[in-house]
Amino acid sequence: MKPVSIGIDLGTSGLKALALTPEGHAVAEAGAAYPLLTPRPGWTEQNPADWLEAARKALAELTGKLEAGGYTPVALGLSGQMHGGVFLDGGGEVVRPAPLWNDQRTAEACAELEAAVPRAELIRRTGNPAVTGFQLPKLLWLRRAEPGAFARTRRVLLPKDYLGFALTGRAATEPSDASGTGALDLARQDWDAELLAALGLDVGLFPTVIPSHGVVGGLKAEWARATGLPEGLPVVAGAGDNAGAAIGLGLSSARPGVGSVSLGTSGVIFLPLEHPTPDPHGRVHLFCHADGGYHLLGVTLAAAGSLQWYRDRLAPGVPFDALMQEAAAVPPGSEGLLFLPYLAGERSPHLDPDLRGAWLGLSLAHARGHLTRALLEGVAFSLRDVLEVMKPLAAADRLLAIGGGARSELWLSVLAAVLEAPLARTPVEEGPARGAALLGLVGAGVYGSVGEMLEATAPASDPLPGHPEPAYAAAYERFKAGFRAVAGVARAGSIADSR
Ligand SMILES: Nc1ncnc2c1ncn2[C@@H]1O[C@H](COP(=O)(O)OP(=O)(O)O)[C@@H](O)[C@H]1O
Ligand SMILES: O=C(CO)[C@@H](O)[C@H](O)COP(=O)(O)O
Repeated sequence: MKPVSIGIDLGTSGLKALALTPEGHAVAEAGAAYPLLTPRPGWTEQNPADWLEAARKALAELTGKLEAGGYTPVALGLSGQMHGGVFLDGGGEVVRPAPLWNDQRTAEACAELEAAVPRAELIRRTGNPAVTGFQLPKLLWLRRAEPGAFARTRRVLLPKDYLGFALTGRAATEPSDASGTGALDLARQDWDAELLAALGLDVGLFPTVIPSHGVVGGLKAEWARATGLPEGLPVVAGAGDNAGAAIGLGLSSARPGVGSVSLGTSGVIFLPLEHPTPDPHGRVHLFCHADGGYHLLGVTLAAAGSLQWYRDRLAPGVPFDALMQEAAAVPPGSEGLLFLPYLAGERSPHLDPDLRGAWLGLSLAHARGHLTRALLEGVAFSLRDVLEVMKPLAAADRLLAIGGGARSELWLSVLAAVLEAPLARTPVEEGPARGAALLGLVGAGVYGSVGEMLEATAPASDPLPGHPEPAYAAAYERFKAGFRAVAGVARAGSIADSR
């Protein structure tokens, strides 16, 4: 028998299923997409039934490939988009579409939350202030805005945990995703019943918290029939997508200092921590890692997303590599041109949905290469803002560079010089599904602990040469001044009103 573990990433645009050998080599993958619903400005939702249908399709396709290759699944691990709210009635039926991590409807609910529990206390208990995307404010919103739906709600689950419930009939979560609800006592890694009581919420609404490598239950017969997977296959709790990706990269809270920086649609810095150390101002997130420890997470919302927008709207059809070549011909600092990447407002460190993007300092001397280079630099400066807040809280001795933007040598060299941190490249590209499958291997007993599994499967990484660039020091100061100017206009209402 050739054993494999299946990992699922229930993402925002689609679901991916991946099979890994015990050594961590990917042997097959399959996926299926689903729509994003935007019923009102600022609202983002999905129908949980669409996730189940995508899981059925992807798992059936994957099983076919595994059978053809002579592989036998020994576990299925879960991972996915964090923070969403799936509201279930007493019969386990979905009460309404699930608001997602990037939904902004909960500003009033966040104010209600911080009125009941002061921000500093909230950060001390849960690691974070009230954040609009988190699950707890969604529940408060439901109680106020849709009291009928709230009255029918007996349980609230995170997206990947809802899939686990559907697959096994058992409701459970694990610390890495549960800490993104805003309701978890971080030190105890269990629900904060006192906090919930202060909000008038019953802790029984939330599922049991088990370790990330813990088994939720066995695959139900109906799913075995629909996918070809064995009935009773252990379904392992897994991790939120960021912790899942970090497990896939071998990032361990027992080895703080090695983190990651991602140039994906959003830009993310992940730093593992042994002990929970929150930013006292809540500007970056503190969550549980999937190995029993903790991690900091800073998110700049439009990183490679800014480049994608720019290419699609202003340079349609031009390959990314061609844009990078033009940008490489422009000197560092883009001859005075500055880009602020707040196209979608900003999460870390500003927590301001009303911020907007800008090129500042345009002159007749600037051409497309300047616009592109300034964009790459602006995203790097925004990640530097995030790292500055994280540095006093966690070591950042080496950052593994991942995400689509890391395909560009130019962007990597800009990032290394701006962050003034050693970057390294890794061949691993599978993301959260890899971490989910690896946690599955621990749940199935192939490895004795998450630590042992990380030792055995951590990918190799190559240090990238870092070239200090003096021009960026002055440009970073101008970037910060540019932020203050744009924030001033946003506060005056003229930007926010244009939504
Ligand atoms: N050759 C390239 N050079 C620079 N950026 C690139 C290149 N190829 C892709 N990208 C960027 O990577 C983005 C996709 O990154 P990815 O990590 O796949 O995103 P996601 O967050 O959707 O997983 C694209 O939108 C684009 O901005
Ligand atoms: O909000 C966060 C983390 O805090 C995001 O990382 C979501 O979890 C993103 O999901 P995908 O876009 O990767 O599906």
